[in-house]
Amino acid sequence: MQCPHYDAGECRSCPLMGVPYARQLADKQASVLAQLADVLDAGTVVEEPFAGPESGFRNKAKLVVTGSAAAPRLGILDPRQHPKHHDGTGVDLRDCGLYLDGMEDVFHACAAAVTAAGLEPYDVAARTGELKGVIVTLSPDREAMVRFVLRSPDRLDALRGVVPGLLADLERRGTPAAVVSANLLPEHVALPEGDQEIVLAGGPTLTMRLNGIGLRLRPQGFFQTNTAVTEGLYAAAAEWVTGGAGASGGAAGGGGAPTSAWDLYCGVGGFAFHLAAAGVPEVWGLETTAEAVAAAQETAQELGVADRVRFAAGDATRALSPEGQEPSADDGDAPAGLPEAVVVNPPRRGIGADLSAALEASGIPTVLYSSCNPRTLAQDLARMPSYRAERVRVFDMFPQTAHTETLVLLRRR
Ligand SMILES: C[S@@+](CC[C@H](N)C(=O)[O-])C[C@H]1O[C@@H](n2cnc3c(N)ncnc32)[C@H](O)[C@@H]1O
Repeated sequence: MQCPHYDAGECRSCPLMGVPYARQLADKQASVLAQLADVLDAGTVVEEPFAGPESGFRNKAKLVVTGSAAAPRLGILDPRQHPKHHDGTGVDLRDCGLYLDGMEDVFHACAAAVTAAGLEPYDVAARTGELKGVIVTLSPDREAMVRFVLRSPDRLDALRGVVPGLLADLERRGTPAAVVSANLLPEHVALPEGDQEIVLAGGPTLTMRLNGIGLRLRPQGFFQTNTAVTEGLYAAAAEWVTGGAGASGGAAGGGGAPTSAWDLYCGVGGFAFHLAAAGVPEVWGLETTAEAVAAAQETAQELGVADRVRFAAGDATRALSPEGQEPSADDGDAPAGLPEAVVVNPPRRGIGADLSAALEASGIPTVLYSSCNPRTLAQDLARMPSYRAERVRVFDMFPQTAHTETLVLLRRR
């Protein structure tokens, strides 16, 4: 892949830009295997990396808005300036080649709405202006979620006034909006979004259809950014855990589908719903973000599986502790016993010492670990010597960068 912004030095987001893609994959595989060397053995099945397209794969954009209301720039702050003396000049990245086909159209519609509403971009140096960013997600069905990050509610009415025009524009471009919202970020901090979300049209969910399963996503819920590779990841997870048992259960792979599974750090339930579809009768997901839990529960209702695929808001690191997870309004029917399989898919910091130790002591036969950080993955696996790494596969979620997702199937020895 080649990129004019990278060549001009005005965007540094893709450090592997220009490195042949086959080489990127081989290097990532070697790096992951080196980092996991102490926790794999001669019998571990190491699969070839799973790759999707090397460009046009990102389903989500978090764009900083700079420039003016009349001529907004949607992209990033200019990285060529020193952070301490940055004057707030931005680089327009609407044509970034990482985004899915159709997203550039959504960005142009957003820019037109900014101009129509007269929303002045937030000036980082002067601390003036209202619009901090635009966050866009595009579903595989080419429906959009558009979120305007504002400093305050002061210009909310102006934004509200241009929403009908924005909806019509997006419809005309073939990327209709499922959700338009305003997110409030009053603090002067380098964060992409704040806590408060005000839905202005549609929603509150966007449906992300992966492998035929319509996962509901709300504005503040996490979703994997690479749709094609995520489909491969979820399909492999279901296949590995159930031994390819299929919807009717069965004893494939020697073990067959577990009778129950937990999806820890479940987000909107991607792993949970794929396990359920592959024949796991009872699945329970745990996640801290309430909006993600609410979206997962809507998906369960929509799919007619709410009696056997359930979710709660709480801290996954305490899911196996004697006192259990944080109580919440939704977890009245949290499962009583331990499951036969656990999926963990934590942020970069990993599952940490407490959850590793609790899994090690639990007696649970199968753990599937999906990690975006091989370093913390290796640390966590070293804390669980009772489990043997049976299969491992790199999923290249982040082409053009050194980042990668790694899936490891662990069976109790
Ligand atoms: C890498 S994402 C994975 C989400 C989901 N498994 C998926 O495939 O989209 C990690 C998720 O863990 C959640 N999270 C972070 N810390 C957590 C904790 N201590 N307990 C439960 N969930 C947590 C985040 O909100 C986020 O949704």
